[in-house]
Amino acid sequence: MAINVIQSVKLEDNLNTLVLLDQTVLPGKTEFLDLTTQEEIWEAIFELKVRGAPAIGIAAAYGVYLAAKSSAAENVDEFYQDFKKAKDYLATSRPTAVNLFWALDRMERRLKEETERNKDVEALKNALLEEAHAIRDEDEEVCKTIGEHALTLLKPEMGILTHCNAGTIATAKYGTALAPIYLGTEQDYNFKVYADETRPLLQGARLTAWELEQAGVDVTLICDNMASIVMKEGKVQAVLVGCDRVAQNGDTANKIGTSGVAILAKHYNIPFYVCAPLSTIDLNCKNGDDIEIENRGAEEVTAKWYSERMAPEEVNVYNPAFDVTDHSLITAIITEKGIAYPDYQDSLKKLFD
Ligand SMILES: CSC[C@H]1O[C@H](OP(=O)(O)O)[C@H](O)[C@@H]1O
Repeated sequence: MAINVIQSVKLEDNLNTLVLLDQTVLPGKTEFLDLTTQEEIWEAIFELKVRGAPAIGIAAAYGVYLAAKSSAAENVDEFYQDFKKAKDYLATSRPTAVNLFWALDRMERRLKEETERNKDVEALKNALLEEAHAIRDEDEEVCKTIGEHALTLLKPEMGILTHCNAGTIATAKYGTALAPIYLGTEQDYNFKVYADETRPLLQGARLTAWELEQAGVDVTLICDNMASIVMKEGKVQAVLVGCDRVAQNGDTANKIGTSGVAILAKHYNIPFYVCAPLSTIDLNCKNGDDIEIENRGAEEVTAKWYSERMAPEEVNVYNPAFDVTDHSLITAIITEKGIAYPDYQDSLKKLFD
């Protein structure tokens, strides 16, 4: 049964509009945003209207293309200045997911390579469009391959816990941590998925539960503080999570709460797998201490998710959007190039050979 998954980031056929699935109104509403300017795309990334490391990279690639396309520059130097201004601006939208910077840097490399060959501004614009499409198309293939590698570690009927949303809407298609769930469902693995709601923004409750329900997967929503009991009761045989940045020693930044899940998995002797496209592995980061953790606004914690306020208006709030799971807690890091096991200092580097 082929899974029918929604596309969360798409450049419209007119090539002037980036169409984004607005992830802040799911699951109640399925709405799409038509964005044309770098400012609109910056805001969509910052406000998590488009979210998930790979999806952020794809949106930024199309965003910098659209900005460059609107440039009135008549020579390559002016055009490059316009491109660089947009690239540097989009790079300020969120700090943790390395895919944002990986995608923007890749777009700049393509522009420089193309400029070596061609000084025609229109041709350079077309080269940027080509590269943005390639980033998106490759991500779909990468996610599917991650799913195939991950599936070799799983068995039919397994209970799987996941945290946040590393699903199809966080990528070009399939997702990373949810890719094996989708592929397994197509092969009747009949997984039982436990989705952490993932406070404060509830990506698990609002997005993962929604995605998997749509795909006919057996998904059970739990509060974050229930992860221990489902593990203790033997309901979970594996944990699968995504990532936003993996350091060269395997320390992994992912949605806040992930490190707690990893500690629980270690305690209950349950394998903890990180699903990581190579585009999310940052060998420039020695370890987790080198990863900038985004801090977000108080209202995300105190906001009205119900009819009444969640907490006193003026209460002090600490709202780190991510945390770092120590490499010692990670059983394996599953990539499109294969599965990396400790010692990650060596195994991750080998994936790039
Ligand atoms: C394949 S998505 C990876 C990662 O991105 C999410 O963060 P956010 O929702 O803030 O963009 C989450 O950490 C996912 O695991």
